[in-house]
Amino acid sequence: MSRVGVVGAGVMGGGVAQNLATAGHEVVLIDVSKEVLDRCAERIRNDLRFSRLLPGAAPTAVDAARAQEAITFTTDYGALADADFVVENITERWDLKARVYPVLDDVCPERTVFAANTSAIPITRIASLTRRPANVLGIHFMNPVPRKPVVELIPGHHTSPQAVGTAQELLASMGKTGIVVNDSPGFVSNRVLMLTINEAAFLVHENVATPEDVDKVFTSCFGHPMGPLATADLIGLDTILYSIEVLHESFADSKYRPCPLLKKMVDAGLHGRKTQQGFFSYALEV
Ligand SMILES: NC(=O)c1ccc[n+]([C@@H]2O[C@H](COP(=O)([O-])OP(=O)(O)OC[C@H]3O[C@@H](n4cnc5c(N)ncnc54)[C@H](O)[C@@H]3O)[C@@H](O)[C@H]2O)c1
Repeated sequence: MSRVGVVGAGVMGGGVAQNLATAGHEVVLIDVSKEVLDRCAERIRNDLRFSRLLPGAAPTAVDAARAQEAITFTTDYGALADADFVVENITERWDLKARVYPVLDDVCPERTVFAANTSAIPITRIASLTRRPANVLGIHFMNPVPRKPVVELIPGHHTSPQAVGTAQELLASMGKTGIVVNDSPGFVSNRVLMLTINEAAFLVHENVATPEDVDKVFTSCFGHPMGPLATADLIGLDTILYSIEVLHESFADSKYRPCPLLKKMVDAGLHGRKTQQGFFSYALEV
C-alpha cells in the first residue's frame, strides 16, 4: 500500500497519520481548516521528537524528518483521488459522518477501502452511506495510536474478506494486530467502557466521591493503570458524550442515558486533556 488518506486531524487522526508515516506510507491528512491542521502538525512534530523514548512506541521504517515530510496536510478532499485506503476519524456525530462518506465515495476510486475509526457507530450503518459497502469496515484504534499495538477490527454486514485482508496488511505494517469482532453499537470495548465512564461521572454528579477518589478505587484497589475519569479526559469528554448518545439511541435502553454532569461539562467546553480541563486539570500541551 502506498497512499493512505486520513480524514480528521484531531486526537485520533493525528495519531493515525503519524503511525502510518513512520511505517513508510505516504499520507494525506484532511481536516476542515488550516488552523486545525497546523495544530495537528505541531503535535505530530513534538510527539515524534519524544516517541522513541516512550515505552510501546510503534516500529519505525523511516526517521522522524522523513515521516513528517510524508504527510500532506490539506483541506482538499480531491487529494484523496488516488488513495489506496482511507481511515476516517472525524467527530463522533452521525450528522457529520453522514456528510463525509458520500464525498469520499465520489472522490476515491472504487478499489479504495474505507475504515471508520468510530467509537460506537455501527459499521453497517456507515457503509450504507456509500456505493461500496463491501469495501467499508471499522478499525477502532486505541489512544494514543502510535503506542497501542492492538485494535478492534469490525467487518460490517457486506464487508468482503478481501477488504478485511487489506486492513490487516495495513495494520501489520503499522505494528498492529486486530481483534475481529462483529458489528454492534460500541463493539466490545466501548459497550463496556462507555457505561463504566458514564457511571463514574454519575458518582461525581451525585457527590458519592470526588473524581480523585473514584479513580483511586480503580488504580489502588483494582490495579488499573488509569481510572475511568482520567481515561475519559484522555479520550475527550465530547467523544464520550457522543458515544454514549449513540449507544442510548441504538439500543433505546435507559441504562445508556448520558450523565447530566457530562453534558454540562461538554457544554462548558471542558473536554478533557485537549482543552486542558476535564475531571482533572492539565498543563498546556505543546
Ligand atoms: N479519542 C479517542 O480516544 C478515540 C478512540 C477511538 C476512536 N475514536 C473515534 O475517532 C473519531 C475521532 O475522534 P477524536 O478523539 O480524534 O475527535 P477530535 O474531536 O479530537 O477530532 C475530530 C476532528 O474531526 C474534524 N472534522 C469534523 N468534521 C470534519 C469533516 N467534515 N472533514 C474533515 N474533518 C472533520 C474536526 O475538525 C476535528 O479536528 C471519533 O469517531 C471517535 O469516536 C476516538
